[in-house]
Amino acid sequence: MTLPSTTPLDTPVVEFEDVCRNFGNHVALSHLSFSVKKGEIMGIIGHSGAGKTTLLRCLAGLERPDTGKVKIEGKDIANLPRKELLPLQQRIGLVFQHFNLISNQTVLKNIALPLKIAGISKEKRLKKAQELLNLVGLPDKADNYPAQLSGGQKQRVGIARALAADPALLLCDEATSALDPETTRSIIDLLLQINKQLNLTIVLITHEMSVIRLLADQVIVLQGGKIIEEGPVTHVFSHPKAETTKQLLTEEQPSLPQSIISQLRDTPQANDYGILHVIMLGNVVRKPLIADLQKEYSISASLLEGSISHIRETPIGTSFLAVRAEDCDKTMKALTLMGVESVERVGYVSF
Ligand SMILES: Nc1ncnc2c1ncn2[C@@H]1O[C@H](COP(=O)(O)OP(=O)(O)OP(=O)(O)O)[C@@H](O)[C@H]1O
Repeated sequence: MTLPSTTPLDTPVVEFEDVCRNFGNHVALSHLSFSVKKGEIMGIIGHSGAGKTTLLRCLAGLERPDTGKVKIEGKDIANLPRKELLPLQQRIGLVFQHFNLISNQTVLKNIALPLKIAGISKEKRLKKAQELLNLVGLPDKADNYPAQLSGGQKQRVGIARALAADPALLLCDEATSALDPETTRSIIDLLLQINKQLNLTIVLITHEMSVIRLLADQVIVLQGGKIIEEGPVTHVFSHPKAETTKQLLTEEQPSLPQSIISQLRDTPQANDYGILHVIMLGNVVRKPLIADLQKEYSISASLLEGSISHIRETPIGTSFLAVRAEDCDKTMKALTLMGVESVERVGYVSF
């Protein structure tokens, strides 16, 4: 069931325009403006109390902002009477942290429920529900009840149900937070597959940077109801500016051992080593940088700490190198010429 849409093709699926929401004296959302294009996956992250749930509730039409506009496919849902809101809410599929399945209904009936509410005939809605069950990789679970499924399988059913009314937008509220790491990964892969296959726009809120890293194209970091950082995930993760973003990222990036951090000084003493923090993106990650520094610049560098992770398909390498203090400037220039994303002097230590 696809509702007719007269929206121009380039209209963003979601637009927040100067949205504010207060609870008494408490500011939950403050002058939020952002947009999400068709087919994009937007991740919204922030510590507890940052405003993520309020933002999601405004986006789902469950909460009205005090001021500002919340547009879905160009139509402002923030100021609509309830009757006119309902058809627009059907353009949004919701995926919940705790699945919210109806326990005394079969999997097939759970998935078909939004279509029943929309008045679709039994035959049509059960056929569509089975197609969706196939799409989420559970073709033979139609007659099972939710209690007979694992957490990951329940979330697959939750996703299938959210897709039942052919939504323009899938809203995921901490969709993987109740799952173990392996199941989280399989749900992320499913969401990526659905995004590609259906060109479906997805907005997800989470407190896990690892989910944003694997799933999102764009990220918004919220704090105190304000956007403190935003942009493509590759850029924000490799050049975090706000303290909160750096903090959220440290959970999953390597840092120097405490024994070195406690010794760091700003100016070098005789025989000190300089510590450099190097970030590499894409193919540069695979270059033998330490060997090349030695061969081409006669610089001896030691690797103190390092790791490679991925932002979608893009590898991102983070490492801490030690070089003789007098070689620091030369090493930084050489690494820049070799194409690293950024190199920063952290301080000096003696070994
Ligand atoms: N109905 C409400 N009444 C009063 N204050 C509220 C209400 N809903 C949210 N708040 C406040 O608004 C702020 C933002 O809350 P919100 O739930 O949106 O944050 P969050 O980022 O989703 O947090 P969490 O990750 O803990 O769920 C918080 O300080 C919260 O206490």
